[in-house]
Amino acid sequence: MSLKGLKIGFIGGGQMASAIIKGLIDSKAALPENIIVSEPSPERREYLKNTFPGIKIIFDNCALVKEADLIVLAVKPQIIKEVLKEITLCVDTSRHLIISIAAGIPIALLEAHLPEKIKVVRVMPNTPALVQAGISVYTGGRYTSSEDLALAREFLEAFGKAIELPETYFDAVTGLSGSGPAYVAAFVEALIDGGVKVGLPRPVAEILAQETILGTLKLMQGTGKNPYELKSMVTSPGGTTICGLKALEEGAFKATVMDAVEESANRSKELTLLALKEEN
Ligand SMILES: NC(=O)C1=CN([C@@H]2O[C@H](COP(=O)(O)OP(=O)(O)OC[C@H]3O[C@@H](n4cnc5c(N)ncnc54)[C@H](OP(=O)(O)O)[C@@H]3O)[C@@H](O)[C@H]2O)C=CC1
Ligand SMILES: O=C(O)[C@@H]1CCC=N1
Repeated sequence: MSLKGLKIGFIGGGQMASAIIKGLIDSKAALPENIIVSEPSPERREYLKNTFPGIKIIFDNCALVKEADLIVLAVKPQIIKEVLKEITLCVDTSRHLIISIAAGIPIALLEAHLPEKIKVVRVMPNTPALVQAGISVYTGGRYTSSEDLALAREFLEAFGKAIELPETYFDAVTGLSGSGPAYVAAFVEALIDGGVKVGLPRPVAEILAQETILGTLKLMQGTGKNPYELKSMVTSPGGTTICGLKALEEGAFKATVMDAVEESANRSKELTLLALKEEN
């Protein structure tokens, strides 16, 4: 089975769903007429209609399931069980592949709330999907075949890279690549403010900050050099960069970023515990 020609349904049309939809349409992996979104908010529905001409927008999760082949669960983890309860009678285990992107929601819980033998793939994507530069981690459930996993991978590769990993890594992945775009954006913002503080006009600081980050990543990928080597290339003895790096050390920059990843991963674990606690 291939993605082409399949109907792809999104339950929830928020930030992450629309980033994926944009990636799918721009990469031509899916035609707009093969995409359906179920979304309760009238304002959001209007936004989706204007942003993605040709896609179908409804608010009936069961009707969406009946129309779609591949179903993406893109609602908040806190309401996932409500949605599973709603769709369970409409799911056809021989036809549907369910992809859940909900943070902290384990495969076992998804399977327990859907009919026996349902094919489920858990994914942690990230927002650069919108420009086809996402990185997604995925793992299959008890009943997913290698063909189902290949289809899931084809879907994910339409908007970036994809790595298959055991589910035990998902909290850590959420802390790093799932939440990571927010940390990187915060770092870019800090660089811009730093530039403004030392006298640069804001638009100039913005372009310098963005190009510095883009250029450094291209340098890293283009040369295969590790972060330590790249740091050494910039840091002339007795020069300016070492003074900047000392300020980062004094502000516990690396420890703070490590804490950010850990706190996010901890929250992912907490979301799992909350979802499982309500089971009993
Ligand atoms: N944003 C990100 O970077 C990432 C998000 N995720 C995961 O993706 C999921 C969605 O996150 P995100 O897009 O940020 O959240 P959003 O709140 O932007 O999107 C969720 C959407 O679902 C809608 N919704 C609420 N109830 C229902 C319902 N019963 N049926 C259908 N749709 C409903 C919401 O409408 P309303 O606002 O009216 O409630 C909202 O538009 C989460 O589980 C999150 O963990 C995973 C990786 C990255
Ligand atoms: O903040 C969140 O919960 C979601 C999951 C990973 C990124 N955003």
